[in-house]
Amino acid sequence: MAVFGATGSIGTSALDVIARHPDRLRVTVLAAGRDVEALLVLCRRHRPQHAVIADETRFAALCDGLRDAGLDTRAHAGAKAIEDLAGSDACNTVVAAIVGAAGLPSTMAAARAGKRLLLANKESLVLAGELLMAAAREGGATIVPIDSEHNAIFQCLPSARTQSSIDNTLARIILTASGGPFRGRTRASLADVTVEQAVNHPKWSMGPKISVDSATLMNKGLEVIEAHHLFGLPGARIDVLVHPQSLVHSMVEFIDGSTLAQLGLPDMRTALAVGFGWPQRIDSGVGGLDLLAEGGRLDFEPPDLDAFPCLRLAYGALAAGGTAPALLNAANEVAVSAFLQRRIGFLSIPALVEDTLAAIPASPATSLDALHDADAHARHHTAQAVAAARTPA
Ligand SMILES: NC(=O)C1=CN([C@@H]2O[C@H](COP(=O)(O)OP(=O)(O)OC[C@H]3O[C@@H](n4cnc5c(N)ncnc54)[C@H](OP(=O)(O)O)[C@@H]3O)[C@@H](O)[C@H]2O)C=CC1
Ligand SMILES: CC(=O)[C@@H](O)[C@H](O)COP(=O)(O)O
Ligand SMILES: [Mn+2]
Repeated sequence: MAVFGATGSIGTSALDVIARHPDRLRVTVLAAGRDVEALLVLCRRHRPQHAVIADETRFAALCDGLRDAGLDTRAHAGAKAIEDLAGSDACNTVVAAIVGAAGLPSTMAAARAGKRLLLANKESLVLAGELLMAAAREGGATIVPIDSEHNAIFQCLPSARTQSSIDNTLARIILTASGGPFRGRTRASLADVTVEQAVNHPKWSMGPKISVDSATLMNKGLEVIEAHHLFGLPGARIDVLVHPQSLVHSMVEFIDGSTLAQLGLPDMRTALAVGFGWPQRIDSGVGGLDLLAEGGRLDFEPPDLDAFPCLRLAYGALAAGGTAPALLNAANEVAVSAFLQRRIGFLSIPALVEDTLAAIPASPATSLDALHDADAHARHHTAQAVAAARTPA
């Protein structure tokens, strides 16, 4: 199996689950963005056939490190190498855990090549959901959603289905949201929050980008769009409920009034074990849920769209269709990156996304080229707005 984004939060959890099953799971490809040292640690532990570093300036360091470790792992560099390996015979399962739109080419290649695709990289579905789902259908790929909410829904649906076989017995999906570190705060009180506060998620240990997305509720907005593509429901039948305990990972309501939910401790190894083992259940290393030990209560409340307008913007982009979700995603990636670099404040994230959506009209998303153009246009527009916001008058 291939683990792309191996050095990140999801990648590390995936490798933990794989290591528990040496009899049935074997790492053949590992890929990271820039962190050669962390990638080399993983190569020494898992001895893959191939290791890829996306940043080509680090290729020599990867080669040197593999040689010094006495490994016969073949070194590669660049985004194209990851894409090529995703579609190659070097793997039959791909863990898509690169963060952001950078994950799209390898995810698409795995879908086209008919792999089992453990899809954590939600941005690729937001950016190119229709094309990605079509590629998976045509290529014969099995997509197992790894995002905890979508994995929960996958488990609750009859025969664990994604879009290809959804029938009309599904009434709606209820995505749960923790509410993030700023749950209960007013919009005005969020003006001066720090990066440290924003990435301090109350329940999940995750990478910085998704942690900020959780704090703005853009994460839930991206997940609404993700659910639309995976399960084939319109935005009007995908609801969001804030559930601060993060024990109910999402719910599915059927037309007969039944609601099914999946519960568990907030640890992504459960979702990953579902992905690796399905339709069998395998050990994930995560213990069972003791509801009394967890406080003995499950609370729910509506999301506050005034304090957290990103969720509203995402519903709007889904309704607008075409390239609008790609514009939303690109603007958000640039704005979150600027926030993490302390170039803009927290409230500038939704403001920049809204400004970009207002400035660039959505067009039909007929091809990957059209989506790439929209993505590039939105990144340029948002980056200019970031720069202008920092230019003294
Ligand atoms: N963490 C979680 O619990 C969850 C995450 N997800 C989704 O999973 C994805 C990964 O999230 P997470 O693990 O938290 O993120 P992290 O920031 O922890 O890890 C990101 C990984 O992507 C690699 N990477 C970054 N840029 C590139 C690039 N251009 N080319 C190749 N690799 C790259 C990084 O490599 P390097 O270390 O070298 O920089 C790292 O391995 C995201 O899409 C996120 O939304 C979904 C649900 C839950
Ligand atoms: C673990 C996972 O799936 C994350 O996407 C999580 O949902 C983030 O928590 P929020 O509910 O705060 O966005
Ligand atoms: Mn999630």
